Amino acid sequence: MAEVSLTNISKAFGKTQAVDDITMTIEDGAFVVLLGPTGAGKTTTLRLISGLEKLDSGTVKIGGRDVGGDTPAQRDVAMVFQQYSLYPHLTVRDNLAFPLRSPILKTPEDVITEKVNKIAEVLQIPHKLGNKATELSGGEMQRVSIGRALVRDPSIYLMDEPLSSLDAKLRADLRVELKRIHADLGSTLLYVTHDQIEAMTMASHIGVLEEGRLVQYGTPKEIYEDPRSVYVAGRLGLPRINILPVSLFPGDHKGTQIGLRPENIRQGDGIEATVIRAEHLGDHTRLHLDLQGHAITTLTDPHQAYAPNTTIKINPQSPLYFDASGARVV
Ligand SMILES: Nc1ncnc2c1ncn2[C@@H]1O[C@H](COP(=O)(O)OP(=O)(O)OP(=O)(O)O)[C@@H](O)[C@H]1O
Repeated sequence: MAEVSLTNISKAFGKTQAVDDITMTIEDGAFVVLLGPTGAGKTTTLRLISGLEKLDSGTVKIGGRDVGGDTPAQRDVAMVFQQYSLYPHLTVRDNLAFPLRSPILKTPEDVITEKVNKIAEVLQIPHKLGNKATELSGGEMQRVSIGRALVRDPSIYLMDEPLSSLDAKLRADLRVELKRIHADLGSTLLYVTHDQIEAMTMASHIGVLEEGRLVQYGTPKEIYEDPRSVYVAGRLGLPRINILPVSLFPGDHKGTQIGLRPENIRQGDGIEATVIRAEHLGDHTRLHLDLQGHAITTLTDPHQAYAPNTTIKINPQSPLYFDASGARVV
């Protein structure tokens, strides 16, 4: 496994600046998640590291070595894509063994069998090893795709939304498995997702991308509790952070906008808000409020009933302040 460092990397497609001057170090053994909405440049960043896309400028180093002139095979990265990419005419066993049979690796057959069996166990597909890839469900095919990366011992795993096509239960199981595999192998992993639960639970660090730029890099806790902008604050947290004019709240405040996480709105005293709707979700309730024409969402006691149009009092806790441009005011 190896450290990967990106220095001022950029890539444009015509007029679209897909990746814009990103500098970032993915430490040896780290599990780094790239977060950002569609079009933010996540996939392009992975493709630049793997060598599937050519840099316009900047440097990619893997294990301290500039890989700019290397082919994807020479870079020794294992990539898992959003859509499975299996050899349809091969069995699951042969699909999993394929990377190990590369002439460069020269892996002995008994080692291949052992590794394939182990990874099939992890991915809960040992009974499918004899099937052709075409005889699998979509979820099974994606597990084989992930397995094909995991049988290898590359410098870095690059994963592009590998769990997005799976159902919720399997996604949750594989989230735990990937985290465990990462801890066991001590592998370096760069992982793209839209799913903030994946980001929060698996990442050692999160890089937030906005229009091709890396706008914040930190631990999940830092990104959640100490976001640099409204944009970053909105990337983590469900329901999303409430962003409101600071003038709604009495007292001396900084900036022009206040950011309140749903769990940071206390009830009982403070300013009046009107209940719009309560969503009972079992272990908690989401309460939608109107505050002088602004919508607010907060979390509340699951046992309490809230009738629409009732007035309650709310009080902000641990507010975050932002200026008119959305930058954090410290
Ligand atoms: N081969 C290409 N040709 C032209 N434009 C491209 C190409 N690949 C990516 N782009 C553009 O570059 C920008 C970044 O795309 P990229 O796929 O990296 O985003 P992303 O963050 O991975 O998005 P998603 O979450 O939808 O996968 C987008 O505006 C996209 O349309």
